[in-house]
Amino acid sequence: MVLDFAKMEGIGNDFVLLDDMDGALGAMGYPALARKLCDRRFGVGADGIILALPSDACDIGFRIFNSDGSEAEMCGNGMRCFAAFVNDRGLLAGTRFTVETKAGTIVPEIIEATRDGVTRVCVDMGEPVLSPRKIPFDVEGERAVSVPLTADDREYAVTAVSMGNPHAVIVVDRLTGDEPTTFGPSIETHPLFPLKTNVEFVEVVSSSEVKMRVWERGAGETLACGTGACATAVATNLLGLTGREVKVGLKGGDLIIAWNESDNHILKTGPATLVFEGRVTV
Ligand SMILES: N[C@H](CCC[C@H](N)C(=O)O)C(=O)O
Repeated sequence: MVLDFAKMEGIGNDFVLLDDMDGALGAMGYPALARKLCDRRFGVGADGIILALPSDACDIGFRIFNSDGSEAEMCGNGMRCFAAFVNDRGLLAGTRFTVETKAGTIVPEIIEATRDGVTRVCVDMGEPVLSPRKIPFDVEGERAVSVPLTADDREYAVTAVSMGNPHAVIVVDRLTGDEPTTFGPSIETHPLFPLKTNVEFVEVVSSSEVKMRVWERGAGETLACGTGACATAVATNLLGLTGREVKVGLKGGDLIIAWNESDNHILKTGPATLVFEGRVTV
């Protein structure tokens, strides 16, 4: 089968986007398709694949599969790319729409579409989930703020937040940049996270700015993680280190995260860029 795709990136977190509104690709098995298309030697190369699907509950449906084939509930950088893809392909009219995801209804709005293929998108990411039981993170209590966790004989202070997908946020004095690959894998697969977890290492610059490096569940170190940036902003606020609006500096670029006091929703604003369009045989 020859597939028509768009290769897109959101501050360096890259994805293959596919229109599966007719459901033809589902029959192939999305996990195997993700592993094949994400391979940077034998495929297109990406951190994940994202599918546009029909939805009864929302204007359109969204599924994301990591490069290892595992499915995630949501993807923040991917949602910006998805909004631009849906708009470019004319799958929906308008610049603000509701998207059905495994993390619930997400609402992206296109702020500006420039001529050089860059689209600026603001996404209402919904509410953060702090209950360990719902993250899931197998510890007691209503919230998991600075919880001791030992992995590979090292102890960490983990603040866990879900944006539909799980995140373990760890504040360090100063980022060396090696943290994700050195410490990420053993935390990602720690038994206290029964569905595994994304892992964020954070250096606080000021009460309105942090730096973050990420080891992603199912994808390894990536240049950026949108849901991780949201989880980071929530975690550093809960720790009393930042306010409710934070610039999160990632390897691939910056995201502006606002955690609204009025409705508890998180707004994430950033770019989505079309790198190229193509056809691939699978
Ligand atoms: N690896 C993540 C999914 C992609 C999330 C990330 N790329 C983002 O921008 O939010 C997980 O398994 O939960």
